[in-house]
Amino acid sequence: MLRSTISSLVPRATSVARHMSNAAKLTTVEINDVTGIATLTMNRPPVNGLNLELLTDLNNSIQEIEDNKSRGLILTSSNPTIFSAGLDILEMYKPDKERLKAFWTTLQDVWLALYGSAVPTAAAINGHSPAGGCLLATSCEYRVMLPKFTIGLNETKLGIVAPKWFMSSFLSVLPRRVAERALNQGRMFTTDEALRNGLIDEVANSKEEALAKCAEFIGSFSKVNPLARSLTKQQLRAAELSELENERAQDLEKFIFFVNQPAVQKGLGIYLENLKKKSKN
Ligand SMILES: CCCCC/C=C\C/C=C\C=C\CC(=O)SCCNC(=O)CCNC(=O)[C@H](O)C(C)(C)COP(=O)(O)OP(=O)(O)OC[C@H]1O[C@@H](n2cnc3c(N)ncnc32)[C@H](O)[C@@H]1OP(=O)(O)O
Repeated sequence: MLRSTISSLVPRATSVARHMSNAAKLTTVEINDVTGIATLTMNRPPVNGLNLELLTDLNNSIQEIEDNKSRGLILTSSNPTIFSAGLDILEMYKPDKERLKAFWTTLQDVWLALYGSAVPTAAAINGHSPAGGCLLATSCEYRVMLPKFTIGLNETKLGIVAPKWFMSSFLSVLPRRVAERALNQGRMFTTDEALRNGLIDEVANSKEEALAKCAEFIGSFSKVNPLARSLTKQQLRAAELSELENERAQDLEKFIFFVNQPAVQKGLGIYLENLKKKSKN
């Protein structure tokens, strides 16, 4: 049933060994022959940490799906328990200056492409989805999540601040007072809590069911004129998109300044150390 499987092996050179997760592409795109819906799968073990390479592949895959005139995009993960662990903290901890710039710029590109995508988008959240993972999920139009996982913007727990456009995605889904409290608390919602609060739309008991529910959502537009639908979506999202587009350079500057603060570096170091300790126990 797959019209095409785009999963090329593109060799990559990078000078920083700790960022070299794989020489292969970190995303795959599969287009269903019958529905015309593209499934975009993140595949960067162990936790789909969003580093420069995964973000670059995500950006290229989204572009490819738009160019292919797919009927819709479903974002998911090849990991059975993690959708995405969010930004790869190693990109921000003791960072290389030029790489840090490319990393943030590519994250901005991914958000602009996904939040502003012309095609209907849905996330099959088949695992934990903190911070940047939640950003990706809330940039989609519909979310289906598997039970007993967590999702949320936990930045304050790391001693960092979610940028305005992270908040825009969150606010496009949650009521303002829920979003404000959750952001301030760095709250991670369980699947049940996420459903109760509207952070996700449905719960599914397996990845297959989640993908099917996402496809059903995308199919709900089958009788709607695609151009009218995409222009409507883009108008509704235009203010947030233009805000970042017009302030990309300042946003990058703020991020670089903030990340390089000694207190932020110290906090990230402690957070990483705790993660590593936890994974060894
Ligand atoms: C006003 C000015 C504003 C300007 C803007 C300024 C700043 C904004 C900046 C940043 C915004 C950042 C958003 C983010 O996304 S930060 C990342 C947040 N992510 C997390 O907190 C998740 C942390 N991870 C976990 O909770 C768990 O790992 C998880 C539940 C995802 C999975 O648990 P599991 O038990 O399966 O796996 P672990 O054993 O914990 O992990 C395996 C392995 O992976 C490493 N790791 C996990 N997450 C990350 C990560 N996000 N980055 C890097 N590395 C990660 C973990 O350390 C283990 O490594 P190892 O010990 O096996 O080497």
